[in-house]
Amino acid sequence: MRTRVKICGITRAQDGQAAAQAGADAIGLVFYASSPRYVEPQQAAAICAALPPFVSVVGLFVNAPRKQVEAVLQQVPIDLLQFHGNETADQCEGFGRPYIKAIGMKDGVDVAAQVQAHPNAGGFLLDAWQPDIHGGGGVAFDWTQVPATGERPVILAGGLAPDNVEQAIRQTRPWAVDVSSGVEQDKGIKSVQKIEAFIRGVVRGDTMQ
Ligand SMILES: O=C(O)c1ccccc1N[C@@H]1O[C@H](COP(=O)(O)O)[C@@H](O)[C@H]1O
Repeated sequence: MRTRVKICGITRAQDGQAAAQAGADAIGLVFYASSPRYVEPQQAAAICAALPPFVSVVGLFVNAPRKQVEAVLQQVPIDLLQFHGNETADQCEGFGRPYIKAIGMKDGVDVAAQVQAHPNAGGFLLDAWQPDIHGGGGVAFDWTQVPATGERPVILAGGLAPDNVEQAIRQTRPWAVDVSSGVEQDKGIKSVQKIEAFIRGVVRGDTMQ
């Protein structure tokens, strides 16, 4: 099975196009105002309009008020919601859209409990837990902690980059990988070369040895 790729934190139409050209399956748009990758809904809609067909758009929220999510959904053609805070299943399910739930990986985290708490999540994005920020920090966690989640898809994230994604995939065999800062040239600005190198790393990771 081929590992899917999401390039997160797209803020410019040309970066979304570059991700699609390089072979990304999805792009992520960050609607969390404290992030350097925050996009206004109007700009997000322009990014989506410039994408070719068959590239999914993921909208990322962190403990957002319901009204904010609703307002974004009215303006931006989002395929999948990503909840990266402490949202409950009821909150996540309340928009009638498919969603994935992020889990902050740290010592003692009860992944099984969180998986159980979100029976209708389409997958679980495992990201390094950090005390001060909710994600996008370029920090990897210990991949030996990636649990067996049965049939529930795992999206591996946190500190992935062109030079470690091959090993990450070989070691954890996730459904998908998600990267943000590891393919940037500047905060919020993607590097075409790094995106291409990242996807080459994914392809190598998928190659049987
Ligand atoms: O990208 C952000 O700024 C962000 C802000 C708040 C929550 C999540 C965020 N991004 C997600 O974090 C992972 C890991 O990022 P990185 O690759 O370590 O920089 C990323 O895949 C996004 O889904």
